[in-house]
Amino acid sequence: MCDSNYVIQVSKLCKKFGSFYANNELSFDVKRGEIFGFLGANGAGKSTAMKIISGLLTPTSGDVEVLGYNVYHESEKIKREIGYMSQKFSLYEDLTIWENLRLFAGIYGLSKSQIKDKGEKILHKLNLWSHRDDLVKSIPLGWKQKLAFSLATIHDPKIVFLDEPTGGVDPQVRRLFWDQIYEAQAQGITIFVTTHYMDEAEYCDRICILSQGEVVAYGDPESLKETHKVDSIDSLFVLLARNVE
Ligand SMILES: Nc1ncnc2c1ncn2[C@@H]1O[C@H](COP(=O)(O)OP(=O)(O)OP(=O)(O)O)[C@@H](O)[C@H]1O
Repeated sequence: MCDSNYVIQVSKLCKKFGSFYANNELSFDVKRGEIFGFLGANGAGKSTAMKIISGLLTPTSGDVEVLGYNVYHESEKIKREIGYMSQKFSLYEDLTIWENLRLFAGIYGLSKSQIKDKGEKILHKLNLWSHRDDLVKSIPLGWKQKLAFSLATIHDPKIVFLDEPTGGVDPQVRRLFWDQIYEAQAQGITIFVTTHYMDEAEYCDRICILSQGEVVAYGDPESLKETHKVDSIDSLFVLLARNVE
């Protein structure tokens, strides 16, 4: 199944909790270097699939390969080559900015001197150097998000998984966050992002929309809009939601 143009290949993925299918025969691929958006309403099955792909949860059935590794037997290898950021869990609020940086960089396997060099560079770039001893709980959400993203990519992963990374911030801050995502893409990192914000779907190279555990749309935003004769991904989402009611 392995094709080097694709960093994620998912075929007929199923995940059952008891008799309930959280993921039902999902099939999609993610190309090397693209920004891939994973969309769906609450409970559609996004986090379950994302956990499986990042090696945290075992599928019930189906084939899933990430960077050529099989999720059933090689999840440890997958975890070493990816980064992960979630809106719900990303930074320790009771630690300072620098302590968070040291902790995450250490977990991702950077040496002391790499942490010092890269850490200083990142904090200067984010304009957070003078705030390095501030507790994370005291800084604005927008700063936390940009710091969390930088930490999720501090080890130059091949893929970064972003689970609702921009939740709760205003459109201007979200836009700035997307600049960071584009920068990571330009460095060759593949981005896999879940979001509830339909305008963000338009920033992705390709998207996959889930509904009730199944893929209901998959492709690049422009082609999907053309095929379904809608003028935005938001309208497409409403249309698809209506079809499954
Ligand atoms: N460990 C579990 N045990 C039982 N049911 C679960 C478990 N994890 C998820 N589910 C169920 O599977 C379904 C899909 O959940 P999932 O978290 O993947 O959805 P989601 O699209 O990520 O939603 P959200 O945007 O709210 O995070 C939901 O109905 C959820 O209740």
